[in-house]
Amino acid sequence: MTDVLDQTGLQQRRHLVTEIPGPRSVELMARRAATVSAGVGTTLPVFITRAGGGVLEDVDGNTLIDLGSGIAVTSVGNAAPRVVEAVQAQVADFTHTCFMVTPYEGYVAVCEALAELTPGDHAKKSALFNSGSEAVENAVKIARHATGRQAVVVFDHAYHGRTNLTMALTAKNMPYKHRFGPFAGEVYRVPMSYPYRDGLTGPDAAARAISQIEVQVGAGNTAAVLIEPLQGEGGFIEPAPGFLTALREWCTAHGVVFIADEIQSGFCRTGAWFGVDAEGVVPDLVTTAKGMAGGLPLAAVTGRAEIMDAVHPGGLGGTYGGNPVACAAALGAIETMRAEDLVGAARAVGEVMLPRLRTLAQRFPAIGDVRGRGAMIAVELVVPGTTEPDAALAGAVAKACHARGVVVLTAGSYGNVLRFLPPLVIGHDLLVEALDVVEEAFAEVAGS
Ligand SMILES: Cc1ncc(COP(=O)(O)O)c(CNCCCC(=O)O)c1O
Repeated sequence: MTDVLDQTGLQQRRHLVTEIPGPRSVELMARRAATVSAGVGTTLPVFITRAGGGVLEDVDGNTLIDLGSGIAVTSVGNAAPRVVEAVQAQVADFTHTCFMVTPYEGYVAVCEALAELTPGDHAKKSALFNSGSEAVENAVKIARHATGRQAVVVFDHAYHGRTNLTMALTAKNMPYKHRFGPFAGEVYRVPMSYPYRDGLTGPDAAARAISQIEVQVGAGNTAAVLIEPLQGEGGFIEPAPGFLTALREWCTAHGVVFIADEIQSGFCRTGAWFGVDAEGVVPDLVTTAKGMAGGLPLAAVTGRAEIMDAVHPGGLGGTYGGNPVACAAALGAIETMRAEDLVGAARAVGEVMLPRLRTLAQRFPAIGDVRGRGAMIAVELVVPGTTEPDAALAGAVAKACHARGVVVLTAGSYGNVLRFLPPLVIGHDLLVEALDVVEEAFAEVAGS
């Protein structure tokens, strides 16, 4: 087999020389246990030395196929040349000045790119932050300030972060919210469109949600409706067509800010620049992070200029928000997305994965649903013949994949979703090999 290398010269192959985890990783895990809070989880106790393309190399010399992208972050790869070059140049000039103290061009350039790339041809402005949670927090601040209203509407199965407000916005208790209350107020939850479980059309699911908002919150009290166009941690739930459109129309009719949380679904991940593009919905505000900066911590709120400018000067900020090195990384990552057509690459991933997983579902009746778009794909696992979630099976299949050197993640309110988030730069043969391993794992665990 010819040596396929990614741009950083890392061999694009799955190659195991020890059991997973290997001895060095086991040693490092012991050190980790002695010094890192037990509260910080670990999906796969394997310590990485290099990564790129579609692979991760560990301290024991194993090379694993990555179907997680660091939770939908390394879409352009873990060391994309344009990102590395931009970061090296910037970090050598200066690491930080605080944009609120003395600004720098990179921040402005990122905001210009966001204005161009995010949906809608209206005047847009942005504010940059460090994490997705911080971006969501600030999107809510901005919406409340602009409307003078307080209520924020979110959805079942939503995930928006781990800060106090974003925990209130997030649906699942364990592990995200348990014993961390009290949580911020004026947050109201309504049913999500979950076609596999509710069988509703988009408009009908939206009517159900809107009725609950109008009865329990009141349109005139509602500052914002906040939704992931394709829910991430909640289980890669793709709303039925028309759901987002109906919500958008309702928000427009009642002066409610429509916030699309594109932190996991944005930046080419779903086979479009943003998740809302599937329905042609134009949000008032968009939160972005993860894939935007190729692995550097950067997040943003981008939206209608009149809403973003409603906030008094100094009302938004933070010490590190829009760090210059992270901004340089983002410009390199966005250039990579454009130059390598990663929207098309994500679609190509979906065209490989979806048919293969649908065929797998015919072989394994525990696969209750196959869903997603582009390179944001998932299978929901249930007790065969029912829709009863089978979280144990999802965990067992993921573990079997890990043992075979393929990194997969679970998700879902019920923990029964196996999700696939490959880097958009993964090679075709490597992706096919990873799917072969997923099939082997199902055969081992679920019985062929
Ligand atoms: C839609 C959506 N909004 C907001 C966030 C929060 O982004 P941060 O950068 O993790 O704060 C996410 C982060 N999702 C992964 C969280 C992983 C974990 O913490 O266990 C998201 O997916």
